[in-house]
Amino acid sequence: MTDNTAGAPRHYALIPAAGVGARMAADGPKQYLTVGGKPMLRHALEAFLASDRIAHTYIVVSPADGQIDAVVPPGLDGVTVLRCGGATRMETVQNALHALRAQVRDGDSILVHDAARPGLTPALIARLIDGVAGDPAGGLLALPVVDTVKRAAGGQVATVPRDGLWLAQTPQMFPYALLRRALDAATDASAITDDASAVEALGLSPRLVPGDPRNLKVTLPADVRIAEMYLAQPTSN
Ligand SMILES: Nc1ccn([C@@H]2O[C@H](COP(=O)(O)OP(=O)(O)OP(=O)(O)O)[C@@H](O)[C@H]2O)c(=O)n1
Ligand SMILES: C[C@](O)(CO)[C@H](O)COP(=O)(O)O
Repeated sequence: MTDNTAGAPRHYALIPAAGVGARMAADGPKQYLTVGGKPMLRHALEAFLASDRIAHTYIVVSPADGQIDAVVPPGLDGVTVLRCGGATRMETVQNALHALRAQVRDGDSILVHDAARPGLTPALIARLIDGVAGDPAGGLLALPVVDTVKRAAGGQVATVPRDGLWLAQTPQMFPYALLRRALDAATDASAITDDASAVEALGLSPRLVPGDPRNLKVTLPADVRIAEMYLAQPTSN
């Protein structure tokens, strides 16, 4: 069990991978879809395993998951599979945080990253950690909106001012105790589509750290080719 007393805060990765991939409409959960020559989940896992900033990685799957052992062989060093995925992304993360209460210290950082974002690199992980720079409100990778934004409602279309608008990516990084408190305080799981929104509901403003288009979320079938284009490109590390 981790020493809960001395030492600098550690950084732990938490990969929620308990979704069903309904919008992908594939034969199975999209985290196991072959993207760039390997199951999509492997890309994010390998980025965390290659990062010297990450103490350990936890992957959270559905209790009924029958595919994870083929992607993450039992005993693989640096990673632990938790079988406590929930009905929503928020519940998956919340269940995992509760499961880790004996392994993680309150001040340790949790980096929550979608299994559906295969373009993550160790450099992006370092950029987030350095960009948050210990801010107690945490932070996340995000991209500023560069297109004009429209809202369509009731047959009407209107332009939404884009100044100050960002598109949230992951990882999203918070002190363990803060994130657990924020998710436990959430009253409507469906409204919490990212971890930062729960922290914002406490009145805090997580830092926005510039991300990268290669870190897109693979949601729809057309996203696979885009992700593979980025994965084929060399990265700084
Ligand atoms: N109950 C859930 C729902 C989602 N996720 C994870 O959260 C990430 C982002 O969610 P999303 O892209 O929406 O994945 P799915 O929920 O699988 O996709 P869909 O909404 O199309 O079903 C994914 O890695 C997914 O596996 C999860 O761990 N538990
Ligand atoms: C967490 C996230 O990737 C930030 O943009 C996004 O909110 C996940 O949404 P999803 O509907 O669960 O894919």
